[in-house]
Amino acid sequence: MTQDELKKAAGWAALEYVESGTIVGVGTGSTANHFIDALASIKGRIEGTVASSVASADRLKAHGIPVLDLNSVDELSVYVDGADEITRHMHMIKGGGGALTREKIVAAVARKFVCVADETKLVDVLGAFPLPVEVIPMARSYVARELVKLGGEPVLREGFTTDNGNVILDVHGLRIMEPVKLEETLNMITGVVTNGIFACRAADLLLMGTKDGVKRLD
Ligand SMILES: O=C(CO)[C@H](O)[C@H](O)COP(=O)(O)O
Repeated sequence: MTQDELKKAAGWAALEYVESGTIVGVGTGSTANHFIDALASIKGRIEGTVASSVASADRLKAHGIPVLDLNSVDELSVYVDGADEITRHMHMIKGGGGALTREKIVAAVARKFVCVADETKLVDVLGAFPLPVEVIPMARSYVARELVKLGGEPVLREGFTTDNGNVILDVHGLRIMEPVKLEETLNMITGVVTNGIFACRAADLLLMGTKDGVKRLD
C-alpha cells in the first residue's frame, strides 16, 4: 500500500467517531482531506463543521457540507486531524501545512481529538520533523534569536503566509524530551502566535493506517 492509501484508510476510519446531529471539527492536510471526502458520504447526518483552514473550508463547501463560524458554536463533538509526528503519549508536532494556530483553536473546543495518520508518523521522540512556529511578521528576527538560544535552528518558510497573515519559522535540530514544557516556553516568547507542539491538548486517540489495517492507539 502507498502512504496515501494508508492515510485514506485512517481518514475513513474516523467516520466511526462522528456523532449524528453534532458539529464536527475538521483539520487540514492530505489525511484530513480523506476524512472530508469520507464525511461527504454522511453529510446529511451532521449539523455542520468548523474548519481549521481556508483550504479545508473550501473542500468541505465543494462537497456541499455546511461550514460554520467557530464563534457561533459552543462545543464540537470531535476534532479530526492529521499530524506530522505523534508519540504513544499522543503528543504531536503539527503545522506542516501551516494551519497550526487554527488547528489548536478548533481542537481546544472539541470534546475529543481523533488523530488520523499513516504509520510513518509514529515516533518515540518528537523533533525530527522541523517544529513550525507561527510568528507575527515584525517579530520574526527577535523570535528567531530566542529560538536559537533554546537550541533550535529556525528557518523562515519562504513565500508562505498563514491564513492569519503571519509567517512560519520551522525549527530544526530539536529533540523534544518535555513536550508540555517546551510548548509552554515557546508560547511565552513575545511575537509567537503559537507553536506546533500539541501536548497541553494532546490527541485522545490515534487511528493509524498500517499495512495490516487501521490500528487504534489511545
Ligand atoms: O498539521 C497539519 C497541517 O497544518 C497536518 O495535519 C500535518 O501537516 C499532516 O499532514 P498530512 O496529513 O498531509 O501528512
